Amino acid sequence: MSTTVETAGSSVIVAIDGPSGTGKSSTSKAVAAKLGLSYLDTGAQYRAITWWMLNNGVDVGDPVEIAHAAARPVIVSGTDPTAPTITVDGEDASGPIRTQEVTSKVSAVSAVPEVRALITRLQRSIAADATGGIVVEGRDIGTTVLPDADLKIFLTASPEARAARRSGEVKGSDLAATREALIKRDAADSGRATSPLAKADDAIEVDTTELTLHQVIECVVTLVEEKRVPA
Ligand SMILES: Nc1ncnc2c1ncn2[C@@H]1O[C@H](COP(=O)(O)OP(=O)(O)O)[C@@H](O)[C@H]1O
Ligand SMILES: Nc1ccn([C@H]2C[C@H](O)[C@@H](COP(=O)(O)OP(=O)(O)O)O2)c(=O)n1
Repeated sequence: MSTTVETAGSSVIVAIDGPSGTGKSSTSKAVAAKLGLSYLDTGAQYRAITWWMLNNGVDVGDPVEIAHAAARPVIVSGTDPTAPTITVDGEDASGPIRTQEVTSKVSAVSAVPEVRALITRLQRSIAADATGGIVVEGRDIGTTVLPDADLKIFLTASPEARAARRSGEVKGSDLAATREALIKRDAADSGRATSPLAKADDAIEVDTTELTLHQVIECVVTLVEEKRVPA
């Protein structure tokens, strides 16, 4: 099966991967908005399917059950970077997919090959429909979903910086517990057999530990502009 997504004119396909808290979502949304590109949060799709399974009696400890149920929910992602949306069977899922329960189960659900095959197909079709170009963020975009992307970025940051950023988002959260949970999820996402979290060989690595979000956005905007194909 071909994995090439055709683009026309000055469109550009940007893949941004990396572990949690490195700034993928904030950077991708800002870069897409600034350059008039679409935006896709693939983590939100894995969270959405996990949320649906938890709500529909699927035992998320059982990969066989997960695989059987994988095709049942209809997941739709809106790709406007200024107002990204996600629905499951027509219901707005943007709030419930961020709960601690979903966060703690999403690595197990997203490790199941049938889930990845379905979501990967959906992601490729969204990218193919984004004729003006798109920024797609996740864990396996540069390696698996869009290996022919025009630009691949791999964001990193120290676990301490990532935990501080994440716990800054949740009032009263415990920094040490957040750090441990992040490290555990990184290990699960990097260690799974099917398209693990990994840097593509041709990705540009940006360590954001000592950078402000503004600096990261400016860095990626410059890299995209260099790659943009003239109309
Ligand atoms: N370079 C940075 N410096 C400080 N805070 C940042 C930086 N990048 C992102 N953040 C903040 O860290 C949190 C996590 O960022 P996010 O973009 O959601 O990361 P990811 O999508 O990689 O999990 C957000 O609150 C965001 O504003
Ligand atoms: N392309 C992707 C994106 C996310 N996932 C899985 C693995 C991640 O732990 C979860 C949640 O991703 P998400 O980007 O929402 O996580 P963070 O916001 O960075 O904490 O989904 C994946 O397997 N492949």
